[in-house]
Amino acid sequence: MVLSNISTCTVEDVASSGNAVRFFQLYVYKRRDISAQIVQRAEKSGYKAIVLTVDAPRLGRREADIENRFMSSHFACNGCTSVVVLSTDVNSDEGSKVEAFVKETFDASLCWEDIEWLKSITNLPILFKGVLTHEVARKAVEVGVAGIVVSNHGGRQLDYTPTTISVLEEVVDAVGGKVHVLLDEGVRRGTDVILLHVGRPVIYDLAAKGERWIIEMLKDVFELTMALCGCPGVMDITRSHVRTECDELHSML
Ligand SMILES: Cc1cc2nc3c(=O)[nH]c(=O)nc-3n(C[C@H](O)[C@H](O)[C@H](O)COP(=O)(O)O)c2cc1C
Repeated sequence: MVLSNISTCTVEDVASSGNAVRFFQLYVYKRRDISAQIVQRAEKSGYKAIVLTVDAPRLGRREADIENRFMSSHFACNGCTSVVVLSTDVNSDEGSKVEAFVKETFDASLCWEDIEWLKSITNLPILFKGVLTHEVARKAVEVGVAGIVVSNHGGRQLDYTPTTISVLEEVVDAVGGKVHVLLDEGVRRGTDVILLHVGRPVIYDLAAKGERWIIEMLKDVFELTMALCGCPGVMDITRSHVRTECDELHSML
């Protein structure tokens, strides 16, 4: 389970809500003291890693949000992670209030050197979320992250970003087994599953049934897919079970 620091629940509420392994997803604020406070609360509450999102220095142009003048419920909630410590009185009568909030509060100047700062305020492993290229993956290993989440933010940040599955191999090759590589985006069926994070399916579960229906379906179909691919266990799944467009071109040569 990953909690975002613009969640509607407090770090502590989520920590006490069940037994899942929890990671804390961090957006770094211009007010570094506040970010440090949140990270330390996450560490104290038993989160196992900090997932630093690196693909959102600004919010992407979300046209529906602009048109609907989107205002997230966390702007009206007194218990959530950001409202506790940040003013949400953003100056925007038009467009998306979330976009205005992000522009006003997130630190768009975040850069590689800041990883040292993050390491200095936490003992938790740091994962980089939003990596899509081998260059960034290599640099992330160099600065000492524990893992990489190959993600395009569910396609919500920038049009024309590649699908994550199409760049997974390049990232895995670049890190050479030195750090963990996770993936999210577009996982909707058990046949899509290898090792990954899911975003929207969890929300669909909550909206449609309030239960673990989609997650169970992913698990069931994943097990079926393994059986049909002749893989008794997860460790039996190998690169050769996936055929990409590139492989098809190679086989034609
Ligand atoms: C409603 C919504 C809110 C999200 N909020 C965050 C967030 O606060 N921080 C973050 O790093 N990613 C956020 N994401 C992106 C997800 O973490 C994840 O990268 C993406 O949803 C994965 O794609 P999928 O939804 O196709 O599985 C959000 C996605 C959605 C749909």
